[in-house]
Amino acid sequence: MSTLKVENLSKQYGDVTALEDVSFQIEDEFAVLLGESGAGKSTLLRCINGLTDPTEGSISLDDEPITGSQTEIGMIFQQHNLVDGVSAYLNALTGSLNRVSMLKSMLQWQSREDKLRALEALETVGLLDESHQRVSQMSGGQQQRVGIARALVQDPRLLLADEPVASLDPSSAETVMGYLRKAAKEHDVTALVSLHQVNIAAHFGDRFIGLRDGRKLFDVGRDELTPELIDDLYGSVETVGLADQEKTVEEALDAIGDDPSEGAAEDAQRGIEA
Ligand SMILES: Nc1ncnc2c1ncn2[C@@H]1O[C@H](COP(=O)(O)OP(=O)(O)OP(=O)(O)O)[C@@H](O)[C@H]1O
Repeated sequence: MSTLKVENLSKQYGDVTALEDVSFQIEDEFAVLLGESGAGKSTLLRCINGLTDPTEGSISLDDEPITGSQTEIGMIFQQHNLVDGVSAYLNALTGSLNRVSMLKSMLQWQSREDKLRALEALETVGLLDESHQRVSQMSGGQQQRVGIARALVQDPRLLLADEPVASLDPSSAETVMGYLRKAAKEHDVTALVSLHQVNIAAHFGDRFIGLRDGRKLFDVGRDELTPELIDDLYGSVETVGLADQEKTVEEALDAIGDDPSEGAAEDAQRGIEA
């Protein structure tokens, strides 16, 4: 098991503050990152796995600074990023690419140990019997499980997953999350998973980090995740998505009338009439 330490992390994209002074530490846990769209979850995960550089702050894994893309971090994406035309087994085997080349991987020139590791990883996610099936013939949930197996074959010290079940129906989402948690626990890997489904998060997480507008709103254990905290994070049902609008519809129309792009609207109207 490993310790991930994030200290005073900030990320600025031009004028947009995606993360502001975020600090936390995760050790031997299955942690869930919560927050509404735009809260900064993906940016945080991208900073941790070296896909983007933070503007300020530091990230370390077992007290070693993370400065670039690390082979010891296994990443699971929402879109599985698998090689469609080949089997679940060969996809899982590509997780050993940090140890062998892509060509060797596709020609199955890996060591027996790597091949066993790929099959064991598929067994962990319940797909040993489907290991020779092409991933293009698998369901979305099964494909995501192959993605988890591939990350396990990498033998990572940290598993990151960015909305891994966002595109799945509720039942498949629960199955995949169950296998993801099992994979992390069986392989003793610390995990940080971003999710927007609060019920699924509450069911599977040991620890919950809430982000709002790029800032850490809470960092709590399973027993401390209250409905009040969730309301603070997402807003109550009455207010979600119902932000006050500054202009009336008439004022907005007047504003468009003053806009130099008005000519374009007239062109479009002429196009419709033609
Ligand atoms: N490459 C980028 N360039 C400019 N702004 C960006 C970039 N990536 C993210 N942002 C902005 O940073 C903020 C945080 O975005 P981020 O994608 O991290 O949020 P998120 O919580 O993952 O949202 P979602 O759940 O919708 O993916 C948003 O305001 C977003 O528009």
